[in-house]
Amino acid sequence: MGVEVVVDGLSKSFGKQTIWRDVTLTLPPGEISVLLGPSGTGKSVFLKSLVGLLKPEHGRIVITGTDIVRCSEHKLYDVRKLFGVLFQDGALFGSMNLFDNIAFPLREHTKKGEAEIRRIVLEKMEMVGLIGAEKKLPGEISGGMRKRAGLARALVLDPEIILFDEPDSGLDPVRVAYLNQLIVDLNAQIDATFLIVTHDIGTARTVPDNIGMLFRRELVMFGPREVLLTSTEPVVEQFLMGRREGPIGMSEEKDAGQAAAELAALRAGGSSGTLGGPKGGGGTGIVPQLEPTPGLPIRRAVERRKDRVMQILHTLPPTAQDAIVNSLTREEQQHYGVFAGATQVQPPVQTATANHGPRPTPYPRTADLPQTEWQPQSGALTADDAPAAAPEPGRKRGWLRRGGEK
Ligand SMILES: Nc1ncnc2c1ncn2[C@@H]1O[C@H](COP(=O)(O)OP(=O)(O)OP(=O)(O)O)[C@@H](O)[C@H]1O
Repeated sequence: MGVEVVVDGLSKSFGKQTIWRDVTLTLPPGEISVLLGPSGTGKSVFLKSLVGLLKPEHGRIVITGTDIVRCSEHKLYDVRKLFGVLFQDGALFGSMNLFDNIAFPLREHTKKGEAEIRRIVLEKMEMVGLIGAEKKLPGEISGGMRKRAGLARALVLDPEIILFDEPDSGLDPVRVAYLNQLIVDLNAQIDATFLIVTHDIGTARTVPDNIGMLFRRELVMFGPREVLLTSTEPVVEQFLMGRREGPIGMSEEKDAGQAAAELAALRAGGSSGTLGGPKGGGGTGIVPQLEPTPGLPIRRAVERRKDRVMQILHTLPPTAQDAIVNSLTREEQQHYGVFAGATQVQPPVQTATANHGPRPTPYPRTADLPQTEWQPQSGALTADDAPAAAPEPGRKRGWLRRGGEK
């Protein structure tokens, strides 16, 4: 099983430019999470911080008990070995054939012999559908193949955490669909923790277990996919629908008064703002999550997630609660003591019994930090949509209100 990544109160600036502040989230082990956000909101900076390439000024990133923001270089080197990273362009060496590119981390970081290296490289090339292309140079293959080669290279050291930086960039919609299926299939096979940064709404709606969003230098929300996909936050709806009307402007933010006027017009039905549509097809609401290709193992994360999410269900917004409960089978609803149509679920009763046998324990935590699966971060949602759990005292509430007067 992949490892948990705990991010706690993380802030990053370059000189006077704050990229994001007070980011808190937990990537649950083995689950797939997606990070969304308009261009320039610091998603790549976040990925680079997770692997220790950039140093945030405040906060912690705890991985297998080590805070990589403060640890020694030696310790950081050890933790980095847990990561595989798929960079946007695959980051392949142009003068090396695919075999040597994929073998590179093994030759660089291990003492394995060539026979073992060959076995591992061919195994990973098979996993990503590249068998037969060993001798090709990166310049001789398509963008999709380069991505898959980059993915094979990210896999050779058997990572526990894989970061994907815009895996869909530069690919046509069909190749994106294939790549999404490959990501889900890989997750089923290796059960590692995945974090995907993407602008592709189709990917965000169908691939992850959890979704987060960065906007206005803060993490707007992070939690089970149902929270963001049913959210009525203007910025979330605008992003998912790919429309011009809303808080997101051409450069990241828009004048608040203008955004409010646009939204009012949109609600009155006077706009054609979705013309053109978002990448990957837009839309809010829940659509079925991709499943592994038949014949592959089931995703073990799915069952673990179910238990985890049911334990925090009562803290989620009612629409997300409904969506989650509706996604359960009748037997599962009985097991968890919930029924479809019920919102405002009460905290789970520990004595619940079921045909499933004993309730599995929640996933093990490596850091003694509060559970942060879903948070509105520093901002409350719209007044009517506020979750049952109040933000911590002293935390700023109000990315919506700061200059927004919503
Ligand atoms: N090393 C750096 N030094 C100074 N500023 C940087 C550095 N790296 C990134 N930035 C700035 O941080 C901000 C966020 O950049 P980043 O690439 O993380 O955004 P992003 O959300 O990934 O954008 P996109 O979706 O367009 O890829 C940008 O203003 C960028 O100029």
